[in-house]
Amino acid sequence: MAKNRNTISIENISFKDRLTSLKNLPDFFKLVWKSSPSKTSISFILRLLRSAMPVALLYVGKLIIDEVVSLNSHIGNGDLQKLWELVALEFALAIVTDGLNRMINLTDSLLGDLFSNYTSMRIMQHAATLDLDQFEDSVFYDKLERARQQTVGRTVLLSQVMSQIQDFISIAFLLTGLIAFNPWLILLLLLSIVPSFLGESYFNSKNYALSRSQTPERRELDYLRYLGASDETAKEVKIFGLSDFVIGRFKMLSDQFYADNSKLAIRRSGWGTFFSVLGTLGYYAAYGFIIYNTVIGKSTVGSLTFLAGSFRQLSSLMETMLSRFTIVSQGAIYLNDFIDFFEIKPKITKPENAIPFPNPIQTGFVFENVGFQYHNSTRWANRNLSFELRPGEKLALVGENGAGKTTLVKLLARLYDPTEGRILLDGKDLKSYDLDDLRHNLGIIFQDYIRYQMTFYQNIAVGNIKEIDNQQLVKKAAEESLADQLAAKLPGAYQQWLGRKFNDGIELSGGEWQKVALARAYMKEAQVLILDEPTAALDARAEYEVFQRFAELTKGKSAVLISHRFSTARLADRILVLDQGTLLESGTHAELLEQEGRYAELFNLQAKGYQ
Ligand SMILES: Nc1ncnc2c1ncn2[C@@H]1O[C@H](COP(=O)(O)OP(=O)(O)OP(=O)(O)O)[C@@H](O)[C@H]1O
Repeated sequence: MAKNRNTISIENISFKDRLTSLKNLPDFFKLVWKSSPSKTSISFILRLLRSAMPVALLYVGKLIIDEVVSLNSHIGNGDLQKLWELVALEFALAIVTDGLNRMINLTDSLLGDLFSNYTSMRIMQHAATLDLDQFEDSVFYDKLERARQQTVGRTVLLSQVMSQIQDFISIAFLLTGLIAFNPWLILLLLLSIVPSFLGESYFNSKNYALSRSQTPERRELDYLRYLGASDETAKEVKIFGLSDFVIGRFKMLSDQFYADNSKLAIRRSGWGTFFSVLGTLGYYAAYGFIIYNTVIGKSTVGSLTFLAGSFRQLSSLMETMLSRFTIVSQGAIYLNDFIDFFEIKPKITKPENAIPFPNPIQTGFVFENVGFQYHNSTRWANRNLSFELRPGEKLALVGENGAGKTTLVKLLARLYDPTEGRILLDGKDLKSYDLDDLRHNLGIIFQDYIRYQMTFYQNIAVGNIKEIDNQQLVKKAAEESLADQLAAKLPGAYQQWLGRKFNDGIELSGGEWQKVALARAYMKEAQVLILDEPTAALDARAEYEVFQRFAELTKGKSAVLISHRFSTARLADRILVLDQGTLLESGTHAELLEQEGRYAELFNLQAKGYQ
């Protein structure tokens, strides 16, 4: 797993940490730019123009007032024509400012949507390259969850950073004016905003620490929400009367959340009020100073309005900028999670100079003393496994729950690599073959296959997505798995939406779903077919028919069948009996019965149930 950028202590995020986190912004801007180069440029230009507006408006205002005063005075050297021109200019500036504001909002919101879509796609693309065991790691999941949150939350960061740049330029303009008139005012300005900045900064870091430490609980809350109110869980929740249990746990967690968050929010609000009073004090001190200077004739009335206006705007802009800095830097710290996620690299990858998958397979697969341990477990799911799967051979895996049958299949598909030992294909390590090619040549249907909330047609076509438009192939696959008969009964036939989530979909029975899933395995010209509990939900007749066809369809192909039904397992050329991850017995049905070992025991147990 990638080195974690989050070396920052969660409890305490210092000012330095905040500054350091700003180094994430270039990466962030690269993503923004890639989301839409044209809109990013437009947004930047608009903000540049907008940043000159405050000082321009204030300065024209000053000229207007000075002109009015001079027209009213006894000396009377004012120019009425010039005055109206100035008013017209101020009016034009006000209109342009308003227009720029609207255009900026529009560009930001469009750019935000594009950014959110782009980053969501990037997350899915990257997640697709990662290993299965990375998905099974809760630390990884938290990271993925936080990265997902970034896709929406970061659009806010985008406009915040842009506004920051805009305000920075505005401040530069206003400061130039202020310094030209009276540099001392700068000192008062700083005094009025620093306390409020420090307060903001402190509470933002507390907020971040709190929200970060709550990630696992937040995931649990989401899960409980799903458990408590979803079509998939409603059945069991009702039967077991779980709703009070689920709601109770939800309430306990959410109350804890609320208590922690509200405590912080109240403290923050109290201190915020205090600092804002300090800021107002600073402003009135400066205001008094400017008024005094005007009264004693050191500056004009126009300058009074310009300076007071500049001071007020500067102090409010700086305050906004500084408090926004804490939001921006906090956003930049959150970006760590986002960038971390993209730095996670898969371990199971296509090797350089990968060998193409053999067609046809020559000598088959060989497991050489293979052992596998899930990364989050100390138990061996498979150990000391040595056997062959020859070309064209049908192998059945039997064994009690947890014996390691599914794990063995996952190793064959390189969803995991063995912890010890190796798997060979035609005498070469499986790791040296092209990964996509390997998976394309295996037709696997897992026990926990997905019930895609899509059309009947798409549910089958996903078995070989490159052939999604090949209607004949989909039809053929459906016929082979007996799903075709089901399509004939559906109102929308192949275009019938399945599942209840969308478009008035129809829910299928467990066995019907299984036939649809089975058709996926027939979508590819796979050289090895692997079915993990393929008929568990089928009725006796359907099971018989499915296997009649399976035998015909896999003639000459290798196949691995995992089944708890011995009627299925006995059809195989060879049966491997697994026990606690190891190979206990191996042979044909007849041989194993003769051995009177575990297979014979389990077979007789099942047979007795039918007598
Ligand atoms: N993702 C996982 N992470 C950790 N341990 C796992 C994981 N999947 C399976 N195991 C463990 O590995 C062992 C073998 O599991 P496996 O699914 O291969 O058994 P199986 O023989 O297919 O069982 P069943 O007949 O119930 O489907 C079990 O002890 C199981 O608890």
